[in-house]
Amino acid sequence: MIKVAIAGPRGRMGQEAVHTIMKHDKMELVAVLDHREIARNLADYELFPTTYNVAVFTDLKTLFEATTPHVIIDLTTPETVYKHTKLSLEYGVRPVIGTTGFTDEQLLELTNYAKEHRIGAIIAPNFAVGAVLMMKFAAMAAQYMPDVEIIELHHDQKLDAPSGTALKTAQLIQENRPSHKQGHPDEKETLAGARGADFDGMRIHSVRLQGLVAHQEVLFGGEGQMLTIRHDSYNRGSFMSGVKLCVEKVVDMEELVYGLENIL
Ligand SMILES: NC(=O)C1=CN([C@@H]2O[C@H](COP(=O)(O)OP(=O)(O)OC[C@H]3O[C@@H](n4cnc5c(N)ncnc54)[C@H](OP(=O)(O)O)[C@@H]3O)[C@@H](O)[C@H]2O)C=CC1
Ligand SMILES: O=C(O)C1=N[C@H](C(=O)O)C[C@H](O)C1
Repeated sequence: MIKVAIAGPRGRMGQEAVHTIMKHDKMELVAVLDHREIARNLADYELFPTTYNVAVFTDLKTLFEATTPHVIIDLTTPETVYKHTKLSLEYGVRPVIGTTGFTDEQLLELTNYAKEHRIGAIIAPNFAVGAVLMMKFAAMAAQYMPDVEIIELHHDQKLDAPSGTALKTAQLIQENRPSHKQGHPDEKETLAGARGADFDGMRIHSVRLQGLVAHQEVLFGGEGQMLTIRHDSYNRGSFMSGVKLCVEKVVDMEELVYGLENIL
């Protein structure tokens, strides 16, 4: 049995993850971390069945000391995720991180810490297998069609922009094409932001609308042609096979990996 804890159990992803781990026959949900004092047991939350006998903590150190999980899944906010990840590594609890919004410096520091202490960790900006394929295909296509724009589309409650997936896509593309600025050399925005964010010359556009879940298009322009690579997550069930895979793999790992593509 892999002993699992989840941070952010009331969130859109957190709820889905709670059900996923509760149903798994080789994983045990030993605790959850909530930052609000709602109840001491998940069974007393209106959101969950009364059969979910799982301890709730509001402090991560206390959670680790009382329940000694092997793995913690973090599905919280960009503001708190770095602190949670660092503390998990310090306690020898392997983090599986779905929360987006790390800075490059934070990623580097966590990677070095995990390597030095030989502890596994996974930071996966997107747990959906289709999204990982979309990123890999986009990186391949950029070798042949280097002019790229990314359009990511999400629900309107998302806190970070651009999405972690869009950033990861841009990073993978960056490795596969010469750095260059796109568009007309003299182009000017007459309305700030019209051309989107600039990542190494690639433009990233973020759409936020009710009704959306998580979607991304990568557009490649060439003479007289355009290639579009698109992925859609229609519900949060799309992320759960990736979550389970990460929990299974991370227990045997001794370093941090950034991106699900590294363990598929
Ligand atoms: N890697 C992937 O495949 C995916 C990643 N994500 C990412 O996961 C994160 C969560 O997304 P989503 O579920 O939609 O967001 P939600 O806002 O629905 O959920 C976040 C939850 O975390 C809770 N929370 C905030 N701070 C803390 C804390 N310190 N301790 C414990 N809980 C806390 C919030 O509580 P409260 O309700 O009180 O604010 C909320 O319930 C985002 O960063 C998102 O980008 C999302 C989908 C897929
Ligand atoms: O906030 C979300 O919803 C999602 N966040 C991740 C991201 O920022 O890429 C993954 C997915 O796109 C859903």
